[in-house]
Amino acid sequence: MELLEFCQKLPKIELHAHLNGSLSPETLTVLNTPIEDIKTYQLLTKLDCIEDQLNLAFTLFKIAHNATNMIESTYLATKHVIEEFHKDNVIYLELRTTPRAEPQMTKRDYVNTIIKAIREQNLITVKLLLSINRGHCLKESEETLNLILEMHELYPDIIKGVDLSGNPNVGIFSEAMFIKARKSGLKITLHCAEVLNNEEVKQMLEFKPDRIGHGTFIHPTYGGSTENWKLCSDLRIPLECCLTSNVLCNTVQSYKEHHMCEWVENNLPFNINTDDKGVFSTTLTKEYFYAAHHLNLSKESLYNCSCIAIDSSFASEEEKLKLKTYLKEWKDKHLELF
Ligand SMILES: CNc1ncnc2c1ncn2[C@@H]1O[C@H](COP(=O)(O)O)[C@@H](O)[C@H]1O
Ligand SMILES: [Zn+2]
Repeated sequence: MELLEFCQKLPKIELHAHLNGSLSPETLTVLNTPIEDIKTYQLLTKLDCIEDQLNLAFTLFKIAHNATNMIESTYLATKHVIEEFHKDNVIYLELRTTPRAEPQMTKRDYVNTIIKAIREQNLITVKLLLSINRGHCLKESEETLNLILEMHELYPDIIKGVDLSGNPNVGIFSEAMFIKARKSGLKITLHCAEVLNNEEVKQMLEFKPDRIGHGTFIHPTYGGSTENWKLCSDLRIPLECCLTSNVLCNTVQSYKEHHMCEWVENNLPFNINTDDKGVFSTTLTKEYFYAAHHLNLSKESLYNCSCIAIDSSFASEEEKLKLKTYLKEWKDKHLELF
């Protein structure tokens, strides 16, 4: 109990959270989602392990997408998600989402609405990463990228990066688009090695993204090539860890056997995140707790994890300094918790 309390009180940094995967049952209720759909949305938390859990996860996002298919509901959803992270003592949040057009909302409306919700709150510092879905065709992705570049020019202090996500079993990594995004000053984070695909992982690592999401199948223990693991550890690209997401998608066997062990052993920079706190019924507090409980991270390591996450964030140098000072002062005031 004491450890859980420490994890709750610790000011935390969330770097990997998909907006529509982060809607809680309470938020879905506010958005008038039928109760049966809310139960289905969290289906993975109730299933005994089935093989195809990762593919199943991608069908569940449809429920959240139905709930946020209008400007008003997208605004409300964003507002609620930020409030919930704030309640969980997250002091800096990088929210990511895929620009989406609906019959009553263009992709531009969608992004503008989320930005409006971010600007109209003053609870915590929130940045937006815009995602390209690897399952979309090149034409659609290029259209999305052009919108991202335009919006980035308008809101450079909020839109900080581009993410590649979507079902890792479909689509490809199209490097040219990310080169273009990088040239215009956006940071890049790629969902990488969520499934075994050494060739794609090599391409991604050689591109040198600013951060790597999941990185499950990079170490040779999990089928990765020695070449990719060497590249990954030499480059020291910060890794975004999402424990519960990986366990529930069945890409790792258990918390204890999570590939984060290899990162800890090799002293690689990593951060702890929720991925989809709604779909996976988790919180950042719980994720910190699981890391400590199952992977033996000390309270001091959890604190350091929060500090390292600041360095790996896409915030400005000035914002990073402020966050670090806040954390340092928090520690000085709470030494009895350690
Ligand atoms: C489980 N691991 C994961 N791997 C890859 N992509 C994921 C993901 N979890 C979520 N997404 C991506 O985020 C979308 C939902 O949020 P947004 O509509 O963008 O806000 C999903 O449709 C998927 O493209
Ligand atoms: Zn993700």
